[in-house]
Amino acid sequence: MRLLRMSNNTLANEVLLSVENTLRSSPFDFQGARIITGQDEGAYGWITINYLLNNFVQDSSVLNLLPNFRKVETSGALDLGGASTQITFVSNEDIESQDNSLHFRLYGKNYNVYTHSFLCYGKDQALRQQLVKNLPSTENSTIFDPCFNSGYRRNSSISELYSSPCVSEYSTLDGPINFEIKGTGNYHLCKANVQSIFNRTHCPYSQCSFNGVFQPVLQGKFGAFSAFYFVMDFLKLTQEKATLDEVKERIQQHCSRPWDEVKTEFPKIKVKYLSEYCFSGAYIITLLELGYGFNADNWKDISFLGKISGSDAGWTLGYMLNLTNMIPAELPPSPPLSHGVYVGLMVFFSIFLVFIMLTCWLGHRKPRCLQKGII
Ligand SMILES: Nc1ncnc2c1ncn2[C@@H]1O[C@H](COP(=O)(O)OP(=O)(O)OP(=O)(O)O)[C@@H](O)[C@H]1O
Repeated sequence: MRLLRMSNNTLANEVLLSVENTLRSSPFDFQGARIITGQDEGAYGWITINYLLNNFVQDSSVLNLLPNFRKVETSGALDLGGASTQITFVSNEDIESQDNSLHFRLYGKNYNVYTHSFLCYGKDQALRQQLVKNLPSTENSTIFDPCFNSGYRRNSSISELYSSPCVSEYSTLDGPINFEIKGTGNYHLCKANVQSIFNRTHCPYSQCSFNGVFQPVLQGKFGAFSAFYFVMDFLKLTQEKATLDEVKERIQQHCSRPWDEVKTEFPKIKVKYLSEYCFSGAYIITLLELGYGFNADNWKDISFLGKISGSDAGWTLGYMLNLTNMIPAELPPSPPLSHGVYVGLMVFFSIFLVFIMLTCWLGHRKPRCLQKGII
């Protein structure tokens, strides 16, 4: 919707109107429809996963009683959509750019959060950018693309390719109107093509991710969801903790498989998704490594998450939690003792009381022989 608004604002408003009309006639308490910002998308995704992972709830009475109790840290959020991608995490460093800085007070604790949303770096728009940046200069109607499995073919047109605002600046009238993309299935060449959409030459801050965007040093664990999960799940890389090299090896193997073989093995997966797993795998590695700065050492800090406790990881739950004030800024007043400690103390004092009474009774009781007058 953010892209549509850029290319055709009237159409974007018509979509919103249609959504409004439909939801107004539903039994829900409809409060309006709007296009959220990329920053909101990052923030709500971060709230969702930390809420579902129980990272916000810190029972202060338990914390006081157990000196070695590990303080719950939040997890960073990595979201990959079709049009945009977001990175959000708590940072102890100075956030040099205001646009990337968020402050939350949740359950009585302050969080300084870094977030950035890269529009045009969702996996569909990144594929489009990659194609445009690597178009051959010749007027050939066949384009060989290493990011598709060998034997794969797809028809496209210049008007379709340049229809997105992410690439319209490169639009050219040269070249064929219609063309065919033919896969050559080469992971290393694909990765080189993908790298061309990341600009790391300028940085107006002390440190950047890419395209001149500020990013502090990566901090803590990360949960990666949406398309990060869909793609890694297909490649069977979500359950086991594979090293970065093993992950690259798995994607390389997939890219080198002939398309016929892939299609026969996975007849039920949508052709659009299936045909793009080689590109998507190479893109995810490049985004995480070259873009955000993950490496062989901190790769283990990333978990690929589909559902957490039965709920989808994504921005929508976080949005709802915020709108309905389900996460209060302050901790609800807690009793001085936790329930467990209270019950424990009650049992202890009851036993102690019985013990005292028993001791008194035994101490004041006359021996039986004395009672009967026998010495
Ligand atoms: N099973 C799957 N395998 C591969 N890709 C998938 C699968 N299911 C969905 N996708 C793709 O993953 C991407 C992310 O989907 P999602 O619905 O999270 O994002 P979106 O709403 O399109 O993103 P954005 O926030 O950028 O608009 C989309 O490009 C979607 O087509």
